[in-house]
Amino acid sequence: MKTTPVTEDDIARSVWAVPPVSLEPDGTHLNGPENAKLAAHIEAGGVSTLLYGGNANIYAMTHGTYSDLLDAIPDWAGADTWAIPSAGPDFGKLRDQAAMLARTRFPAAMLLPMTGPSSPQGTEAAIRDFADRAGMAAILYLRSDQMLLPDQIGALVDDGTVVAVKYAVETGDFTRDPYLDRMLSVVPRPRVVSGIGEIAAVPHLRSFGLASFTAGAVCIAPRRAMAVLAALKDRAVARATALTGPIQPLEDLRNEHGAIAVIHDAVTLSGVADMGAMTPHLSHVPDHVKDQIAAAVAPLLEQESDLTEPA
Ligand SMILES: N[C@@H](CC=O)C(=O)O
Repeated sequence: MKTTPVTEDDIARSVWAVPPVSLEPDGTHLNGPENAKLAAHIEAGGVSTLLYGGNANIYAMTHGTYSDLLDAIPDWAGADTWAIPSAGPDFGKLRDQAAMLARTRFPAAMLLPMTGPSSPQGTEAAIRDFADRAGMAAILYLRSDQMLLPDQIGALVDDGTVVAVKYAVETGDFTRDPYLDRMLSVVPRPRVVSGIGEIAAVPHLRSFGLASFTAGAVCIAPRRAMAVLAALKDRAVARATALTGPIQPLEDLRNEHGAIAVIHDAVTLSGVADMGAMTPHLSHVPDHVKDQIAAAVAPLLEQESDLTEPA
């Protein structure tokens, strides 16, 4: 697992896979072999960045599960993989988790987006406090244009507190985004990745020149996601768009029934690895939706062997 400081090349070299985490039926113990199996499947498709964040439902982890997760990720990730744990979202969790992260060798951790009461000034204070105590760079997960002012983000990046931004603000039109325009006037583009999956990545990377993208479907179809990234880097937008077509049925189900719950069950139903229990406040999708998910993921997995082998 990579332990050196994060560079712009690290940010751009791969799609950032956002895997679910496999839990035993009690919902608190990690299933090591199944998590390792999922990481190996993603890496075999050429992906070298694993972000344990929203889809891992870190929001719901007990202190003990979180501590076990930090110990286990280096065993699951390959030697060259950049693995990123997340923390938060609220200040109390950030304080507790920063102390645990300070004892690890991860070069950076992502802060989960705060949805409770907050102000931009308070959010900046929480980010700075976290990075100081954890002794590592922070990655921002921006889901709202109210979280921080662009100049605050610019200052956090300038002084090295923030090393990258996962940009997931939904404007209704991924090609027009005045807030992103303002942010990119003070934050270097190579530090910003699109944070909404393969389909949004096409307009985001084409229109704003972002460095890479995060995704959930990549956990099932890593070669496809890497081919989307390669096409976008070649400015082959039609090729990138065509490659995302087969992902649409799964993403439609995620939009309808919950992005985290559906990707968790989709990985299990694909046969790639058994993700096990889903922790409250989330729940497994109903059986009739499972049939639809299975139908959406089967072709994605089958078509992986038709796509170029990773170099
Ligand atoms: N939300 C996206 C990217 C992850 O953060 C996904 O799951 O596809």
